[in-house]
Amino acid sequence: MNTHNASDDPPPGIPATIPTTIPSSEYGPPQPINPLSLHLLPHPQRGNGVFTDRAIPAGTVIEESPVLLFSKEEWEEKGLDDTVLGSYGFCWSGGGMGLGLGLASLFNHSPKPNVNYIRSPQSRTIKFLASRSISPGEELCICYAADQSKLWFVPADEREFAARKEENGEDSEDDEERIMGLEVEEDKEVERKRKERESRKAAASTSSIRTAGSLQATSDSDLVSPPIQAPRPVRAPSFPSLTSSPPASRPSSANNAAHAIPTNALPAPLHSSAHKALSRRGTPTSSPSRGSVSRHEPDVSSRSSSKQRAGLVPDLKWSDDEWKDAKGRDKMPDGKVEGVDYGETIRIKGPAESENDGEDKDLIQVWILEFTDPKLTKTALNFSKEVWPNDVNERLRHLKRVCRRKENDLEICRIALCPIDEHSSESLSALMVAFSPDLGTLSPKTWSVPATGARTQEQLKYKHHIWPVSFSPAPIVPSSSSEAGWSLTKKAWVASGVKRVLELALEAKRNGEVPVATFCISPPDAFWPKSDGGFIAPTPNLRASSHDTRNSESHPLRHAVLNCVANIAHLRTVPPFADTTPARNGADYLLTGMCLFLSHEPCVMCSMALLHSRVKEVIYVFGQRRGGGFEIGSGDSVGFAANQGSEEASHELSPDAKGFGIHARRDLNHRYEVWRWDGHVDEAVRAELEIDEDLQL
Ligand SMILES: C[S@@+](CC[C@H](N)C(=O)[O-])C[C@H]1O[C@@H](n2cnc3c(N)ncnc32)[C@H](O)[C@@H]1O
Repeated sequence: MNTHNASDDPPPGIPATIPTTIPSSEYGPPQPINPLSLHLLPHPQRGNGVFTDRAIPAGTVIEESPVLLFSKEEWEEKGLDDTVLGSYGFCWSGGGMGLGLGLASLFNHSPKPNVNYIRSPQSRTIKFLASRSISPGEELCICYAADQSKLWFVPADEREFAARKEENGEDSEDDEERIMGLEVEEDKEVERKRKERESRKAAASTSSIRTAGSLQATSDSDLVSPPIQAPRPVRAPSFPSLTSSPPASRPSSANNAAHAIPTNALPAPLHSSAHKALSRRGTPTSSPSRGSVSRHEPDVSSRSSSKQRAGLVPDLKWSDDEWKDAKGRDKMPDGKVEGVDYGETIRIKGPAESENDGEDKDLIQVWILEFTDPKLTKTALNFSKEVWPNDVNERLRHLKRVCRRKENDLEICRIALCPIDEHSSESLSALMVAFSPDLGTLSPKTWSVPATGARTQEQLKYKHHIWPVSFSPAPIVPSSSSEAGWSLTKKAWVASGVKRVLELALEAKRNGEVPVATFCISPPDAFWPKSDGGFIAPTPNLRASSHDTRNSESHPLRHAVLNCVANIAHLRTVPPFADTTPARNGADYLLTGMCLFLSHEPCVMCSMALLHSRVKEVIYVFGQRRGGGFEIGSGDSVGFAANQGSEEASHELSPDAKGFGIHARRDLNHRYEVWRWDGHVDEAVRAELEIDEDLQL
């Protein structure tokens, strides 16, 4: 860009507010770089920036800059993100990048911009408009990202904030975010940390910017101020897809056994006599489907080693008949005690499930236009589509754009524009004027609207009253998951599973291990959900147990859950399961349709392992105060009480638990049901199995 002016005349007066460190050397004083008398001048912390020496009225078109387009592939293949160009690209349609020419590349970022921009894929330009009136001497800035944490550099305002804090003598040590922004030239350590933070932010920004990237320029004219700059490439993790069909068959179970799980993680193979016993007594059916379960029970005794319980373990000591009368109805046998012989459990909900509750009353604030003149509807609607193009704003996808109400005999039309943190009132007003003079008579208003769509009829009714929303009744977690629906026999079965897992945990303790145990079982078909279309039946008669072996194996990852998943994976590779269930190469770790009993709430790693394994249901006995995979305390920021038990039961859950609700999160690709045993546990057993709070289970 040539700022040289052959004339030696001084440039038009530059107000004192423009930085005085103007390079005047061989080219003389700086000259305007566009007809509006803008100047490219160095800013102490932002590199060069665009300044004006004149007042600019709101709505003024500052420049329509051309862009050089790069396809996504080209940009990524050439690694342009990692070159200097990486800071100058605008996300473009189809995931491509547009390198801004002219002023486009020179505007610095401000969280409170005075310039907005509109991308136009058709003309391959970006139009920049003053979003408010700009005074002489001001720097012209756009907003790269409404959420500053998504920037790939430390914005100057953060540094200024930190510097101010330091000047005021405030101790900012507890404020790492800010300290990182405080650049002390001589301090190498601070500089190193700052760089680390920038690269972390760059990585963190990728997903959100990606999202934004996919949103770019979906309409001809795409008006948004969110993230524009080039994302750093990050490879998406390759999670197994829930919906993908099982991979191809393996050649032989023996081969599969060798590659499914590293051999050092496997228990010893099943005893051969056990296999014979199974084939004599009736093998489990092949493709497990509803109602096809063989009622024959394999007569296989467990093998246990000092390190790990392996192989097929005995079934629960439980009989359906004992809990049913001749007509198949629930029957309470004599002498049985509630909470001991049959279950008392608390349902542990995950974050995604709160959306299913009629209680979901969260609201967010958006900008709206409100008017009574029906002639304005079309223009206002078109403007809304520009500010908030289809599919662009994830946060408002559930919201209908238009809300019509009759109030005091007046038809009032309200049109949603965008969340309030995406534009200031001034910037929206300026954009409205630029869009159509008809809108000049309106001013944006803030309005509260539902934060999510409706999942139940009650929610729809409630939310519609506030603002029309979309209705998507698909349940997050199968609707069968209500303890109220459990038969007495299921409650008794649960009680015996709990008893088994506590015995295993005590055995682990006797063996010098961390006393955590699991018992995983294919539930009898009587307990399969009656109406859940998505239910995939478990492999009949499959059962394994395990306990923690971190001590004996001197291996930090030998948690009980991981050991149990490995045991199941092993069982699937040996007869009878390998011979009779469909071979699913690499999928032997699956606990599909199974129920897992656990002595203690698992850690996040184990909760994720269970998620990957597609377990159906988990029942555990002792909760963890922090670091657990399930229980979200009622005081947690994720924000809802985690049970649907009785009042008393809810007090039993740790209100200050700091778990993660891994089992039912919208952002993960499988959900399972989780229950905590709330029945009797012998005090001596409880004391024996108590575990150091700092230990991640
Ligand atoms: C598109 S360029 C803007 C022009 C740039 N200042 C120059 O001199 O070429 C983006 C880069 O400017 C710097 N920058 C922009 N806004 C900033 C801000 N608010 N604080 C600190 N640096 C900023 C960052 O280094 C960023 O990578």
